[in-house]
Amino acid sequence: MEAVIAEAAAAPQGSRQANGAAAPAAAPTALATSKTLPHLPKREPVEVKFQDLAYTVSLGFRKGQKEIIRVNGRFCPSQLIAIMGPSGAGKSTLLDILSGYRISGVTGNVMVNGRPRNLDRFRRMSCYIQQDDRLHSLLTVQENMSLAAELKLTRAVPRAEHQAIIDEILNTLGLLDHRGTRTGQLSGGQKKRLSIALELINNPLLMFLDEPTTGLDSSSTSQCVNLLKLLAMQGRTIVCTIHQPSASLFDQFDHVYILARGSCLYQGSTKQLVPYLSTVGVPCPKYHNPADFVIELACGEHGEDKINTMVAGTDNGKSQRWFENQSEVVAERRKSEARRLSVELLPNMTELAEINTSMQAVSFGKQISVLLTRGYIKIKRDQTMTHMRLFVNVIVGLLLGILFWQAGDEGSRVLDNWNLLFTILIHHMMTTMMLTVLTFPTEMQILRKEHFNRWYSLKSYYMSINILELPVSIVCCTVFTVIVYLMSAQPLEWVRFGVFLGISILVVLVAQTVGLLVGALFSVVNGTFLAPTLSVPMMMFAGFGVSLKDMPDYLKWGPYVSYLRYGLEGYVGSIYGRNRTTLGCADQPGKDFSYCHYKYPTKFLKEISMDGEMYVMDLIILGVILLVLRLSVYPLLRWKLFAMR
Ligand SMILES: Nc1ncnc2c1ncn2[C@@H]1O[C@H](COP(=O)(O)OP(=O)(O)OP(=O)(O)O)[C@@H](O)[C@H]1O
Repeated sequence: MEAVIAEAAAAPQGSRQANGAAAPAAAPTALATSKTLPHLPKREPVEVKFQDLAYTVSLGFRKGQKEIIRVNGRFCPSQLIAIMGPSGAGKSTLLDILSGYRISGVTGNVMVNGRPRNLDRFRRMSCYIQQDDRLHSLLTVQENMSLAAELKLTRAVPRAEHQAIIDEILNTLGLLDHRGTRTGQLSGGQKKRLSIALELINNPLLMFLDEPTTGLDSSSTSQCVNLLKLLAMQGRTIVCTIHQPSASLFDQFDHVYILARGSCLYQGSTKQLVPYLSTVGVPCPKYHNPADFVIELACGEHGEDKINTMVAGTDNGKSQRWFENQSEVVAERRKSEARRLSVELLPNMTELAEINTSMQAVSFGKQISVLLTRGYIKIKRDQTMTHMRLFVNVIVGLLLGILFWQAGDEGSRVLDNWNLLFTILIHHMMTTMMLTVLTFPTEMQILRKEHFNRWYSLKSYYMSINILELPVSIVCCTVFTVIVYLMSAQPLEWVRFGVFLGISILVVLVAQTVGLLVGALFSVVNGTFLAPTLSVPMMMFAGFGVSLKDMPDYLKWGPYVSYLRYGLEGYVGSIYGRNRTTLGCADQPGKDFSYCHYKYPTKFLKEISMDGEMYVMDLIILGVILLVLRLSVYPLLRWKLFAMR
């Protein structure tokens, strides 16, 4: 099928007339004759009309507001529509608003098939593919597709048919030969096609694509646009933003919508652009690419007044004078498409989107099971989150074991052991927290895309990441603890070891949750600065440098809010509490007296103002902190997902 697309790309794109106007583009033969994606249910085409659609942003306190765009327009089904304009014209903003991604600050009407848009229903029939490819790089093309199919296809499509659907889509998009390739190793064009393939699984009626050709070479650009054309010819409404296309590529679009400074300069058939320019008194020079010329006009290169003339000429998008004869064209196209696919297109087909009242295609349980499978594959292959994390725990464990060799049962080395306990605490906190801060913002991007396109609910996503993190954290923590505990000769009692390990796991999980909070709210750069900085007060209040009894009165609240304090107190309790017997004191080299200050553990506990019997309470409090933090990440994530919109 790659051949088909390549063939289509090479097919005659319509000849250009002497005045630069495009002659009717010859339909790409390969596309017109190929029978593609017949498995997909045929659904009522969608027309989107928008009136007085405006988006206003606040410029900050007492700085007033700024209107970014105010436009009108109509996008018809079975058409490939290009939104064009200079940088900053408002193309992405318009796409964000029309797709329903941006909702706050938006006024005006969006009508879908003549009825006011119901955003939930609209989202069930559309998809939005943003500019950056947000894909799971560790999964192969096939795995990405299979898991997406499980999430996006309802029970009405039997599982046995999933592979046939996937094969068809991959075949159409020229990705069949790359099905075993990991996504991270695909080229830019292949990634773009995979992004489209993933959204095609549930046959959206409307597809919004933000700059799908940016970063692609001319051949990949041509393939991508041909593919979009093919999808439009199947009855979908395909709207995409594009930067200055070549003349031949421009001809591929059925309809163009030109924006400048948030207003519409032209909307109508691609072929009517040149006549329109002549009508408004800015004729396109001979042998000039109309796409280039209109962008020059939109940039104001031919005079600022021309922009106003063009906005008036199209009545800011209200005028439909330059449209193709829509009803005839669409009806004809649908008939020929029906003939081609050997199906009967009924005038009023029931839309899947209407039948399925839930936002997601599959049940909550199914979403979790698919997300767990996907997470498991990623964990198995992840070099940083799994392999390196385990390796670092082993290496640091060994280093600490060597440095604090046999310090745990030695009365003369209690202070060394105290240092070791604090170091272990910081190790658990920093490694997990920073790893999450560095990796979660990337996950957030994927979550944003998949959640908006209704792959799964936030609830199932959040539950799955909570479950997935547990085994890795527990294994890494246990390996580290066993190494350090044995090498530093801590008391060999199951209860003490159990409490020690329990405290370690809870500290790891709390630190991870703090990382999630920071990673969800801030970028990698800000998070990398904020997370360690915010951890300093936690360390300060842990009771290590300044003992709890020496804290000034006005800071006495501090240790109560520091989870590290409960961690340290729990460690000390597990090692020196539980009525630990007198410690042995070896002769100290270089000292001529045998005074051993911390021979009695109670003496040490008294000096650091910690109660050795508080470890059960510490476990409980850490558990409560973990629960509260985990529960508060969910609404924050939710807020973050919707805040940008
Ligand atoms: N929150 C905001 N505050 C102030 N200005 C904003 C805000 N959001 C968008 N803008 C402005 O709105 C204009 C349109 O932005 P948009 O990203 O839609 O442009 P674009 O046409 O897609 O540009 P490009 O092709 O470069 O991506 C820009 O001038 C941008 O600076």
